[in-house]
Amino acid sequence: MSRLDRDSSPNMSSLAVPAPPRQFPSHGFEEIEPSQQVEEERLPFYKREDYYPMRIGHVLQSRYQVVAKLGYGTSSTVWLSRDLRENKYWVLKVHINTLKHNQELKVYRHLASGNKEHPGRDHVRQLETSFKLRGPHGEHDVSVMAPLGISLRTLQEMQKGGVFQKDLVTGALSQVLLGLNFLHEAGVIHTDLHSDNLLIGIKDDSILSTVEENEVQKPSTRKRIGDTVIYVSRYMLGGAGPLTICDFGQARIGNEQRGNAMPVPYRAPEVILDMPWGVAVDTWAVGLLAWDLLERESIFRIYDQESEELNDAHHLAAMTTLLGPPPPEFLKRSEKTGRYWTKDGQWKGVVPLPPKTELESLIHALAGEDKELFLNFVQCFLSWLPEERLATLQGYFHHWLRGKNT
Ligand SMILES: Nc1ncnc2c1ncn2[C@@H]1O[C@H](COP(=O)(O)OP(=O)(O)OP(=O)(O)O)[C@@H](O)[C@H]1O
Repeated sequence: MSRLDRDSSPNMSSLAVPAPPRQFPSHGFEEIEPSQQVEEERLPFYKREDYYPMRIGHVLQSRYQVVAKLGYGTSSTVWLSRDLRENKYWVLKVHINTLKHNQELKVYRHLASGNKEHPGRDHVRQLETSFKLRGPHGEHDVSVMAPLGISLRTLQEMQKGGVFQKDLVTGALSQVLLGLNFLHEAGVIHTDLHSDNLLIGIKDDSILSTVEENEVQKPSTRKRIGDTVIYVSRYMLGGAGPLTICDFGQARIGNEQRGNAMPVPYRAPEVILDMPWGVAVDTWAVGLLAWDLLERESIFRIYDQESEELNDAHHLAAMTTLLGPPPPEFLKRSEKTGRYWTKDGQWKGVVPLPPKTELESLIHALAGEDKELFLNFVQCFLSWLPEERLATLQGYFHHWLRGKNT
């Protein structure tokens, strides 16, 4: 191939000389009023100095040109970048500068030595590399990762009625269980499993250059505040590739853990009651995830925004009503259980028990045998005793996911 061919071909897998960075428009976009809060600014603990003031068009490491904003979180902003050396796209997760200890990077490094042949590996976000970026208020870790599409939560919000069809749910859960099996075998507990942290892989890479082109043709809406520009993120709809478990910021390494964890409505009973906990907190979350993908109303919710103590009491009362009283074996595992139940499992009345309800009566999405299998699937994950919950592979082979002939 002649040099001319090489320079004019955008699909070359490797370029010896980096491509020149592209100019992005400096006008022609909608500007949001400075008084209006946008994206990460709306997060409860947002501080502008913590986030790197990224600009579309910036080149990092003389290599990654930022071409669009894809998302944000409590600890990062996330950008699509074009690799000027390799002519491919990478996602840059730019962490806030106040992370004393970057748990997500620690977990990625630990997972790098995990089983390379495991089929669940494709369902867990991988780290390509990382580097540090100096900002005006400190240093930011940057994780370089393969681009993924929208989250399962965003896709769910796009569905009629806000819930998925059964086949999509069983397919999604199969992939999540394989991914979790890979994590658990590697000694990692995710602790933050919900549909926002499940991103849908991209099948068609052409979406990436389309996103870049769109940023040139119709630059994204933004807000200017001092020297910082806050952009509105773009969606990437690139077909249904593998469902991928993301966000290891709360993940733990090691099979026996203690202390608070998990998003409040997803908390497993052993976490609420200060017992030692392990991988089964993730499988508790699988039961709730399955429910939330199919049903409009969650099983558990936040009951009291003001008082953690009252919220815990309502949460445990709801569990008692739906699952029945906890077994004596469970009650023995923490002194805290004595606040809520007598030794033989009678509710003490800290807050009233909700009216007796069968989990089955709350299922509206399915009927007949499908409903029975789904109920059984959920109940196999929502048990008081963590060791009684289905492990990931047992869940993967459950009749509801694999059919009755397995
Ligand atoms: N590899 C990726 N490809 C495309 N978009 C991504 C990718 N990783 C993250 N995103 C987008 O960025 C958002 C934030 O990412 P992530 O959840 O990893 O950040 P975080 O700061 O750890 O968030 P949290 O508030 O959940 O702790 C995601 O919801 C998603 O929209």
